Amino acid sequence: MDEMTRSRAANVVRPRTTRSHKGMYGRVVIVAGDEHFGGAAIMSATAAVYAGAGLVTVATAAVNHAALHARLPEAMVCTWTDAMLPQLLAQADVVVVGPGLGDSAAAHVVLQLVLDTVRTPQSLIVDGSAIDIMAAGHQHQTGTAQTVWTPHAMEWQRLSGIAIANQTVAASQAAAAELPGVVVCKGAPTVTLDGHVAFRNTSGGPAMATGGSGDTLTGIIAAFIGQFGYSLAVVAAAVWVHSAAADMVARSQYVALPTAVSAALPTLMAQLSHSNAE
Ligand SMILES: NC(=O)C1=CN([C@@H]2O[C@H](COP(=O)(O)OP(=O)(O)OC[C@H]3O[C@@H](n4cnc5c(N)ncnc54)[C@H](O)[C@@H]3O)[C@@H](O)[C@H]2O)[C@@H](O)CC1
Ligand SMILES: Nc1ncnc2c1ncn2[C@@H]1O[C@H](COP(=O)(O)OP(=O)(O)O)[C@@H](O)[C@H]1O
Ligand SMILES: [Mg+2]
Repeated sequence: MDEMTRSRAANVVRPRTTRSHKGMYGRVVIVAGDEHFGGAAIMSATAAVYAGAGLVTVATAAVNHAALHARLPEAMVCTWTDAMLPQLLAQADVVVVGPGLGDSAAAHVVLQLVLDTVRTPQSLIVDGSAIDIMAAGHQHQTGTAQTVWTPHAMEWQRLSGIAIANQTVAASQAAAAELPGVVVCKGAPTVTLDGHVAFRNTSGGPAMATGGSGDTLTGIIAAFIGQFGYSLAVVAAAVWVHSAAADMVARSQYVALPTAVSAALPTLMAQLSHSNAE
């Protein structure tokens, strides 16, 4: 099994070219946050912006819009039933679906809209409640080969059918081979795999064991794909940066609050890109 290390992550986080514009760094649409889980949408979107995505639009329940703007004026916003959403999804480079999506009829409808719209070479990140809905419906296919599944152990048990105690890399590889794209098997450590190759993460720790850490990871993965392209190594590098930012926070704080982790991203990514530039 390969390891995702600082030096490998630094190879992904390239210095930006002088003549660049936000359209080069990814149009990201995040479909998340029902009336109860607005924080998940805000944490995912915050991470996507702070990890360098070019443009971020959040499709979330209307009740979350004011809170989102208050914390993240950089993000644009719409509802799940907005007439603009199908076009926004069709024009996105990267779509995230699932953080705080919940299990309502509306959640099922908007998930199906995403699955019916997003096609290769667009990338799709499937997380949280979207994994649970697809697992319950035995839906294991998406519209794009560039899919990233980000289950924690319980979500992976639901999707793969592998009991948590039996989630070895070999068993997870066999299950991942039956899914489009790559699977981020979140845990301690996280292993990112595609049915053939696996990257074991070398950063992170228990300070990350708090609600919102996974929501935050989805935004970082989306931003990385939007800037650096879709590949197993880019996704594994996003996992490394997420955990390394948490390690930076955990040096002085008992819990790595997901919003503090996002706040640490621009500094960490600058350090990595400078080391890459040398
Ligand atoms: N502030 C917010 O709005 C938040 C929203 N969230 C959303 O809430 C929804 C439900 O996600 P949850 O993960 O909370 O709920 P789940 O029911 O999917 O998982 C929570 C339970 O799964 C079990 N579990 C998780 N990881 C495990 C492991 N490694 N080993 C053994 N058991 C494990 C634990 O019993 C845990 O209580 C998702 O859509 C998520 O995005 C959460 O991310 C928390 C924060
Ligand atoms: N003890 C730990 N060591 C390393 N990483 C951890 C630890 N506990 C949690 N994490 C990380 O925190 C994140 C938790 O994801 P998840 O359970 O989906 O959170 P959320 O509450 O946002 O849904 C994963 O990336 C996981 O790898
Ligand atoms: Mg989660």
